[in-house]
Amino acid sequence: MSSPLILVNLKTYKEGMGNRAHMIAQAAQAVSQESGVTIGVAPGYIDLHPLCHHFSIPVYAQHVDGCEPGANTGHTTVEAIRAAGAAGSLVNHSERRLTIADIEASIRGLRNQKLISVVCSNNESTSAGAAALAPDYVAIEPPELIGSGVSVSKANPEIIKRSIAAVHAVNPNVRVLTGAGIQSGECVKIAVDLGTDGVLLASSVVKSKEPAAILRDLVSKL
Ligand SMILES: O=C(CO)COP(=O)(O)O
Repeated sequence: MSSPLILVNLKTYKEGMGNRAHMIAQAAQAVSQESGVTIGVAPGYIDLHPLCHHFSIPVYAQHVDGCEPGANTGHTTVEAIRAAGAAGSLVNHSERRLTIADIEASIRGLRNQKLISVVCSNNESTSAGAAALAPDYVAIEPPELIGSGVSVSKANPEIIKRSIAAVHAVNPNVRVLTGAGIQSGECVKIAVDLGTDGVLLASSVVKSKEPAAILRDLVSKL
């Protein structure tokens, strides 16, 4: 298995924009360098280019539209996030749900531009459906646990196991992340021991007064 990915979604938290986005990315870069664990961040669009410019960690968009460059208004194309320096994008996050046709178009666009697709899902059936579209990652996040402070690793390890099996039954090349309530090295270790390739998380890092300390704890048992 390749090294696990810790991906921090900054969402639209006020603690995750502007100077705070820089501070969190700085912490992620420092902890990644110390530990050798890949830590990425997914800021809002406004912070995407500055973070890509200033830091060497992978920076992801939180959403990308599958439309071609041209006469679209209020859309963000794969070409635009690539030009900004993004490594890839979340697709179909629980807070930014898409149709299956939209998901397919975004994955295809990302693949064509050699960017990484992380498709979010809410249960094992949608995880299997997402795997059929051959993204790089499927990220299973039970919506009821998102932002709850209750970790999916501890509250619902069975959904992680079932989702990994469902994804790999469809496409064994798709890597699996899990998320919702992830907050400690123990949560990350449980997720990785269950067979995931890493975690997707937000509030525990973004809302912390000391993001570097939380990040150090997150990687401490890997
Ligand atoms: O939605 C999430 C990451 O994309 C999970 O959020 P929390 O880590 O705040 O539960």
